[in-house]
Amino acid sequence: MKVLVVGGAGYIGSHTVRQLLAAGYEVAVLDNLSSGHAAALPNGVRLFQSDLLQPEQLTQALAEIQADAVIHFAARIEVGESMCEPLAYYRNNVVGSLNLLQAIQETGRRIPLVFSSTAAVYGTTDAVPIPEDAPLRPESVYGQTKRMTEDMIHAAHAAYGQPYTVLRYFNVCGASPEGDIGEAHSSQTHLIELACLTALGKRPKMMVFGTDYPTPDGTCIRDYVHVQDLADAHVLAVGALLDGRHDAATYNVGLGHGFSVREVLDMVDEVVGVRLLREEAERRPGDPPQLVADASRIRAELGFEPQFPELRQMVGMAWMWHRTHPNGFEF
Ligand SMILES: NC(=O)c1ccc[n+]([C@@H]2O[C@H](COP(=O)([O-])OP(=O)(O)OC[C@H]3O[C@@H](n4cnc5c(N)ncnc54)[C@H](O)[C@@H]3O)[C@@H](O)[C@H]2O)c1
Ligand SMILES: O=c1ccn([C@@H]2O[C@H](COP(=O)(O)OP(=O)(O)O[C@H]3O[C@H](CO)[C@@H](O)[C@H](O)[C@H]3O)[C@@H](O)[C@H]2O)c(=O)[nH]1
Repeated sequence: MKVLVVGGAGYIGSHTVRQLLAAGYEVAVLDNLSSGHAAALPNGVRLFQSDLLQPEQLTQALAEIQADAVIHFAARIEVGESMCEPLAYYRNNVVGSLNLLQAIQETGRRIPLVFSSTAAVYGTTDAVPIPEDAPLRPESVYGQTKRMTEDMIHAAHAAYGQPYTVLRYFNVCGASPEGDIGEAHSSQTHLIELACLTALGKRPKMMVFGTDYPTPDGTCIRDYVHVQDLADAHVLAVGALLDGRHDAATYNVGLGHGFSVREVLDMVDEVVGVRLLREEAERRPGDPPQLVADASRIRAELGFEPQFPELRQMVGMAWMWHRTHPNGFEF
């Protein structure tokens, strides 16, 4: 079985490519390398250096590969940046996804699609943990682009029977247990990645964005999931679609418990053995106080069982990757 991984040279995509190969799939990647890295891909994986905003490139790749399934990771991904550059986010994430759905439809085949959505679609909710049927009230442009893409996928399913699984990830972190691939985002904004870079002396201090949230220690709470566990969730999702176990499903991917910004920074201090300098700052626009998954559905229906559930493991592997690759994929 062949899987086309769109955005497969990125952080989560490259871990998923590996897990798909390990599970016996043939894999090709389509990526414009705007934030991904060819070096993150295993030798022998075919890379179409193409752009979702160039529909003819999608059509060509789908025709050449004759994929049995598509996984769609490609997006701009930063909550804060999306509030400053909204149109770039709508163009890349919404128009890009529309082009992909259209190209799949034009093949005339019902190619199953797994889509990377996000906890950011929920916004502030009363429910903690958050079930999949909670109302979707994204508070950032980034979250809106993901909700709009989910809407397009539902409509394509209703109209043409497009099979899909939407995975709403909570906060992804960690690196491969082998320590050879990991997070290398050029516009670094993620908490654990930034803390590791601060520990390496590449940044002077950690900012704590918002200390007056309605949470026990006043900082935001997030549900962290290890990137390799998330990659395994994609392998399960593709398998369920190809087996015909379902043709329309939406799952949260998280662990079901959250850590505050302060708790995460305390764990980083412990793992790296240094107390990082911290500065309290204003809230970051678009950040909901608390995002914690009700992750029971994916466990029950797909048999998802995280292998790295401890925050210490996630931070430890992230630190190993950054310590050994201080310049990411640029050696
Ligand atoms: N990292 C997280 O914590 C997190 C959490 C929830 C959801 N997600 C979602 O998961 C997906 C992957 O995230 P990631 O952290 O691996 O990000 P990433 O930036 O590392 O990967 C995205 C990949 O998509 C490619 N890409 C972007 N726009 C493209 C386009 N127009 N055409 C072709 N390729 C394009 C990039 O080059 C990159 O390789 C995204 O859709 C993101 O919204 C990420
Ligand atoms: O230097 C920093 C960086 C982050 N934070 C805070 O740490 C928390 C987590 O932030 P971050 O690591 O940037 O992740 P999120 O903004 O929660 O967003 C991530 O997680 C979402 C799902 O919850 C995904 O949709 C997004 O793509 C992904 O960027 C937030 O409260 C931030 O305000 C700080 O206090 N200081």
